[in-house]
Amino acid sequence: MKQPIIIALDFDSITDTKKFLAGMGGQKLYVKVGMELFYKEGPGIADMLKSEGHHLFLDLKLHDIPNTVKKAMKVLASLNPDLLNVHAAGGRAMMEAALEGLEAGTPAGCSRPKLIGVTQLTSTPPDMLRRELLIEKSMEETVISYAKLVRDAGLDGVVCSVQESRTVKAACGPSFLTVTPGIRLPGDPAGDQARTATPELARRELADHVVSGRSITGKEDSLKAYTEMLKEWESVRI
Ligand SMILES: O=c1ccn([C@@H]2O[C@H](COP(=O)(O)O)[C@@H](O)[C@H]2O)c(=O)[nH]1
Repeated sequence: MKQPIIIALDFDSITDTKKFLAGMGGQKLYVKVGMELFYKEGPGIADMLKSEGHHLFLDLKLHDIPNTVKKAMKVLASLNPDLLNVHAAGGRAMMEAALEGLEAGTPAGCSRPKLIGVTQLTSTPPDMLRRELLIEKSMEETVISYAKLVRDAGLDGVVCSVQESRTVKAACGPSFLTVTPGIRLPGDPAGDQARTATPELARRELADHVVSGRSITGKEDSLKAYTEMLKEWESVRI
């Protein structure tokens, strides 16, 4: 069964990660390893999670010259993740190179991991585009423009906020993935996120996956928070 909720394992050690997983009732989860945990623990963390049967999103957001990204992707592919990403701002040549590296590094007999492009971080408020990044277009236009570039480079989808998910689907097609971070249960603090949404809204806006960290991992009872998120998601029929 498709697992819609990706849990961000933003811990700084394998010990804390194991403690968290032990409290999740032995379920096979869809988890995300980002820079904090990967830089601390290295590739071994991927091996551990995959060997325990979890789905793995390696959220390392590569952004460099095409040759470097291609070679890095080839290495990451050998870790057998299910999903990886790059920054779409790296451009089409970089994204095509990433895909080539991923294809070259995928072990024989395994299917290529999905590759998605980050459009605009969910921590970016709309007014920051013009104020800091000198982008004159609206957030929606900017995200759609990046999404089309990602699609044209041959990638499988994007990271965007729930607010842009439906428009991305309309522009790039229903099978083009939208993976949406910034997910909060009602009443939870946004923290540094600017474009947030509940799992229910994400489902209504046609997101394929939601990514949530603190709204689950920051709770006393993480299993309860995760179950609430799933319930919210499943309450929407589309
Ligand atoms: O645009 C993006 C891309 C990635 N993220 C990552 O998702 C989680 C969100 O954590 P929360 O605790 O739920 O805010 C985190 O690992 C980010 O690196 C994102 O938030 N926005």
